[in-house]
Amino acid sequence: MPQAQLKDITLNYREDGDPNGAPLVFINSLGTDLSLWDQLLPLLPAGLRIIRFDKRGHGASEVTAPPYGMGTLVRDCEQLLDLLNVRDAMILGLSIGGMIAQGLAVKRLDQVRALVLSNTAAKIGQPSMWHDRMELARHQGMAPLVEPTMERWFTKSFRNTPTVDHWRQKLLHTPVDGFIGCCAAIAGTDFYTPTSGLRLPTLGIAGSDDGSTPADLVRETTDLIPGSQFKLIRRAGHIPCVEQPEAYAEVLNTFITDTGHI
Ligand SMILES: O=C(O)CCC(=O)CC(=O)O
Repeated sequence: MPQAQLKDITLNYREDGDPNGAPLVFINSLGTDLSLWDQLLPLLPAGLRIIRFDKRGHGASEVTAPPYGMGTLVRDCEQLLDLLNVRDAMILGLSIGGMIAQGLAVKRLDQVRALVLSNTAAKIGQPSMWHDRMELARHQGMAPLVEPTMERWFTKSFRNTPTVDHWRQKLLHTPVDGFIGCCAAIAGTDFYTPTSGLRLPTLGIAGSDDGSTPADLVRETTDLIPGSQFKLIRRAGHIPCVEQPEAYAEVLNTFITDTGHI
């Protein structure tokens, strides 16, 4: 897969679809990589230029020393999109990816035409919770974090499937520095005020059983942006694009059509 050499980091990315199509950019969650969207992509309409990447410290991107600031993660995305000559994109970010998407929209509205805020919020959890997770990873590695995380990410009946095994392995093999770096970025982020100032087409997506960013939290953030829409995916946890890809594609495709993105 191509590697983008940015000012201070090399990021792994991938493009699919129509190179001249309307850009749709995916930003992954914590402890995952760009394969997060593999099941969704075949369900999307033709005519999209689809861009996805591994954020700093994740997947096949470079791992730098923690902590990371949210501003750094936003800048990485901004520089990647500049390198790829992307303007007027629909940006879909899941969880920390949705925080990066909010930050990018505040900073570079020329790059962002519409936002999809999936399983995310302006502020996620309390800093003490993130610091506890960072300490655990620092001292014991990723292993003790895996099962509690799967319980927040996926519904009980889905948890013993091979699909979830794939995501268990991804989290287990996430570089500790990358995980800690991104936890620090989340811990230090409160986008309530800047996100409240955004004026652009926005869709919030939540999972009915999300143990990380509960539906009410996602709705609260989505409601900060006037005119936004909110959709709930039933029988899904924190990663509905994996657990309910058809339902996820349905709400996303309707938004793509409603906004005239293609
Ligand atoms: O692992 C968790 O439950 C926290 C997830 C989170 O809020 C950040 C993310 O998924 O990007």
